[in-house]
Amino acid sequence: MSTPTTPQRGLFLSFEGIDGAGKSSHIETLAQAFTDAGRTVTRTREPGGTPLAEQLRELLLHQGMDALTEVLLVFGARRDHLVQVIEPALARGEVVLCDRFTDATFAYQGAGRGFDAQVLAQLERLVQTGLGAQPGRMREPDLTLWFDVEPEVAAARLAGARLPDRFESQPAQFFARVARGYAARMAAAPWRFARIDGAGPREEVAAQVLAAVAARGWLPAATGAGHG
Ligand SMILES: Nc1ncnc2c1ncn2[C@@H]1O[C@H](COP(=O)(O)OP(=O)(O)O)[C@@H](O)[C@H]1O
Ligand SMILES: Cc1cn([C@H]2C[C@H](O)[C@@H](COP(=O)(O)OP(=O)(O)O)O2)c(=O)[nH]c1=O
Repeated sequence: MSTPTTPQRGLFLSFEGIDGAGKSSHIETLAQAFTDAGRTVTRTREPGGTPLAEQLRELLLHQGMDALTEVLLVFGARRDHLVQVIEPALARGEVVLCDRFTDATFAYQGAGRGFDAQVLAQLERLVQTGLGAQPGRMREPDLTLWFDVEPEVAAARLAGARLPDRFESQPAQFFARVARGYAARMAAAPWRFARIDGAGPREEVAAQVLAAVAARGWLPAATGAGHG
């Protein structure tokens, strides 16, 4: 008689930090480690992740608009992404690795642009509930990897690497505020965050990422060997 296998619990991990912090570079490392551990990985990003949300991303990154319009488009894209991609993947027991999520809204629109954080919190609750098997629960990442680097380091990495969009072309003071916004989000919910010191060489940063996930029992500790 065969024993039914217990479906694995879905895991939702977000990657955060100012532009140029190194998030995108390390999503691949973690995706590979989870795949090696036998998990199915969905890699996605915000704004974006669905055809509709990718269209909204284009507007957000390249079209001028007022602050409330920007916030509503960010959350509109997020709702579509949750409904179409994130919740179904979690229901299948997959690992969802998302390049940015709602902490970016608090950091960029809230701390960066000065948008009212209480309104953001109301929208967060509205948009991230009524989903999946537990509609009363607000969907949040199980873990947020916050890549903390000095704005000067991030700016130096980005210089010449790509054409700046509406956010990347902001002055250094904007990114200093965004970084403080991330620090405040971590201080308010430290159990959900792992702070990654993103200033060092790639291998060191990758090792911190893998260790943070292994510390939660989601990867074997030895999986870090050979990746980076
Ligand atoms: N630890 C690192 N040291 C030096 N350069 C890095 C490091 N991590 C990433 N980079 C480079 O910095 C730039 C920004 O990295 P990226 O992963 O795109 O950042 P983000 O996704 O956070 O904006 C890229 O050119 C990348 O190759
Ligand atoms: C998710 C999100 C992103 N953003 C901004 C931050 C980034 O500058 C930009 C796009 O993010 P990102 O995907 O990190 O850009 P890139 O592909 O160039 O690395 O969107 C917000 O302002 N608010 C949000 O809620």
